[in-house]
Amino acid sequence: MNAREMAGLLDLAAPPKWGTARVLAAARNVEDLRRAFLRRVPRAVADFVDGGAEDEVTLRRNREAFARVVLTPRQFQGVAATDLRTELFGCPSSLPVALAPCGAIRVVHAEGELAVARAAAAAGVIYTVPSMGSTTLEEIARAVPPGTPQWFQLYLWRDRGLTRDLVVRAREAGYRAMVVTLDTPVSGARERDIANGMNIPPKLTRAAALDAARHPGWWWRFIQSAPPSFANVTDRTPSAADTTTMQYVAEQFDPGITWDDLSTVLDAWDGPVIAKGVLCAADAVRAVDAGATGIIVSNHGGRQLDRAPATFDVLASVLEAVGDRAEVLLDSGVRRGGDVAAAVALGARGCLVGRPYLYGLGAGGEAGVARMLELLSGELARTLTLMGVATPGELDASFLGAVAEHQL
Ligand SMILES: Cc1cc2nc3c(=O)[nH]c(=O)nc-3n(C[C@H](O)[C@H](O)[C@H](O)COP(=O)(O)O)c2cc1C
Ligand SMILES: CC(C)CC(=O)C(=O)O
Repeated sequence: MNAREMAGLLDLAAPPKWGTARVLAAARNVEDLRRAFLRRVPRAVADFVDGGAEDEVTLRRNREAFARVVLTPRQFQGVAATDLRTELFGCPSSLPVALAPCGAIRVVHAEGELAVARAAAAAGVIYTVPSMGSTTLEEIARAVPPGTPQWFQLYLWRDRGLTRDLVVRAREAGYRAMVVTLDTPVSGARERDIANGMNIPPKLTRAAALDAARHPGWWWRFIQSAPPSFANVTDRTPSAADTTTMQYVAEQFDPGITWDDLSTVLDAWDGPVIAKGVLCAADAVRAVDAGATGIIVSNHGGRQLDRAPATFDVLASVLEAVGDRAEVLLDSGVRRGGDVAAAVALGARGCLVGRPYLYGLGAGGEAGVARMLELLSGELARTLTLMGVATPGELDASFLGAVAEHQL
């Protein structure tokens, strides 16, 4: 028995965990939801979500960049009420935040994408549905009231026919914008996943059986539902025992991809195309020249190229390069309302969050995602009030101060 398995047995003697509703209500912030998530999901799932590539330098850098931000308030502005509503690519949103595409999330909670879609719709927030989802794009579209805006995320797979099919399916299902991920010519090396032998669906090993005692809720839901797979492409997923689903998916990424390949999407799609994974001015211009009307400054949450820059650090140069040719959003490391305020003050239209809603999902399913959005929106409203503005649109770079060199 190794140390991790021993820890699993010892945990049997631990006092019962609080009920989900109390845990969610007691969460003061995203980090509290993260702690609850870590207690409730198996270690391999926690690492799959929380981990980054290689030494996780970029993963840490994203938070460090936000920690350096200085917000300078204006006092006595008479902000009796705030209004966080905005529009993102023509879609109404109750706050300048959308949910980033995260694949295979029925490993986090059996209700996976459906729980996320419902919570987002109820909160008036846009959900970006992943092409590598563990629920089909059609089921997710049907899970929300008619007219609810949702976006679809696309990988330009090696198999261009499959890629084009997904675009057509997304169009027919009523998705409002196409988010094309640029930063995945190959998968980043998530070394935690390699150490854990992470696969989709997870393998039932001896360690997994021991883990069931520690996370009974997760395992109970897991055995009662169909094992998570990449639902949009199941008919193409090999059944051969020697190829894991993760390997199969990794093989679909195409390192030979170029900007010309964006035409695969543009030919079959009339709505906004948003390029996700831009990290420098030159690529922002290239994406707009290739037909994108939106940019997401993203390093994939530190999961792809380790040592890539923090997104907040490159936001200003991207904004300057595209001017008013494209709407710019940012993700990677956004955890607080103050992070959103900082990005918007610099000129971003809004932010996306990935892990924060997965923490909520793992901690409490749909109610956990709803709680995350409530916390983030409450923080943003309080931050705006403290800064002396009633709406995100009133923020500009004059609210951002500089940190003295000796303090860094
Ligand atoms: C578990 C997980 C799965 C992800 N899957 C995808 C994906 O399928 N497609 C994609 O473009 N980005 C994917 N991402 C990246 C997110 O869209 C987003 O860029 C990132 O999570 C933002 O950083 P944050 O988690 O710090 O908020 C994934 C992220 C996580 C944590
Ligand atoms: C479905 C997963 C392999 C996606 C993922 O982990 C990612 O894109 O970061």
